[in-house]
Amino acid sequence: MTSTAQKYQLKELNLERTLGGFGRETEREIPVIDLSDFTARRAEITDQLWRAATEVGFFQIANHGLEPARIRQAFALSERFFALPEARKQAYPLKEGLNAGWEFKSQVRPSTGTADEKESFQITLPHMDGLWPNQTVVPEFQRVMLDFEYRAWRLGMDILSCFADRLGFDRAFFTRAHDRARPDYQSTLRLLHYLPLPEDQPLDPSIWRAGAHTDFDCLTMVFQQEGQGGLQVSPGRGTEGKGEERAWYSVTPKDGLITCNIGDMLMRWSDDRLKSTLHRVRMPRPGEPRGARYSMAFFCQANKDEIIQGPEKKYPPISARDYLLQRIQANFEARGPVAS
Ligand SMILES: O=C(O)CCC(=O)C(=O)O
Ligand SMILES: [Fe+2]
Repeated sequence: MTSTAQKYQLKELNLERTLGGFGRETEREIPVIDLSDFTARRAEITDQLWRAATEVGFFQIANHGLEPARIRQAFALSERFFALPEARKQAYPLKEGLNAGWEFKSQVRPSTGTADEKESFQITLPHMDGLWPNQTVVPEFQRVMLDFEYRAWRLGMDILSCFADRLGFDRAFFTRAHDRARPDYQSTLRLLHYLPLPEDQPLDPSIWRAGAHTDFDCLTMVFQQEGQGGLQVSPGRGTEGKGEERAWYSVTPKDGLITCNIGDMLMRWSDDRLKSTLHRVRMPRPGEPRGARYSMAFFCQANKDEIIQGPEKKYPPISARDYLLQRIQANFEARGPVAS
């Protein structure tokens, strides 16, 4: 891919470029879906997931089986990693185009043209050679994160199996498409550290912890901590008002809940029936705590060789490799020009 025109040929990107404004705030509940007794309650859960994904695109899941102690442990190790001196973290640099390794303020969103106020460490299984801090640097980091990645994947596949049922694919369709054993696996666990805001730093409206974007995967599951809010969602993806007219509402983190959203890849794979929804993470406002914010996101992204096409064939087939490459290239400044 060489020309800018090629990089922005996907309509999702062109939409994002118009969405950096602050907008107006509104209130809206996002659905909370109880996953307890998953096997026995599958039909009911599928109904609720389908409704949330077709009407809102965002939902939170409760009683999902991922134990609070495991989530706390992963958060604690993530904090330990980010607390390392910068020179140490530089030993694990993000591998170009592969979503693996550490980056600091390098993600520029097409919607804002400014870098997100964050650093991240990304775990994508086939590309982790040389990127794991060892037992001396952050004890237990690799073991705990690999286990967490597996459990998040397992949960993601359960949710996707419900969508497969409804779309008319066989139940294991998306699990095969996100096969962890294959070298072209590209689902990612991303540890996120949004930087604290110094007391004397004035608010700059062009700076965001994460600028407005849609995710480009199938399904994202975000682990957040109570008291560390900031995630905002805007209904729809671009046709519902631009700039200051757009409505945004907050998602409040609550212990025990995992916030989930549909990404562009599943929207395309469902012939637009499941909605990928714009979202962003805002900066603390005057009077709000200015401390760091930590979250962890698991992105279910189909393996590179999978061909994405919905049951109704609304869009031409495209490999997951080609689809994601275009989106990643547009989002990381280091990889070439970004939209202004
Ligand atoms: O940190 C969050 O709450 C959301 C992160 C997010 O939207 C992303 O990494 O794509
Ligand atoms: Fe996101």
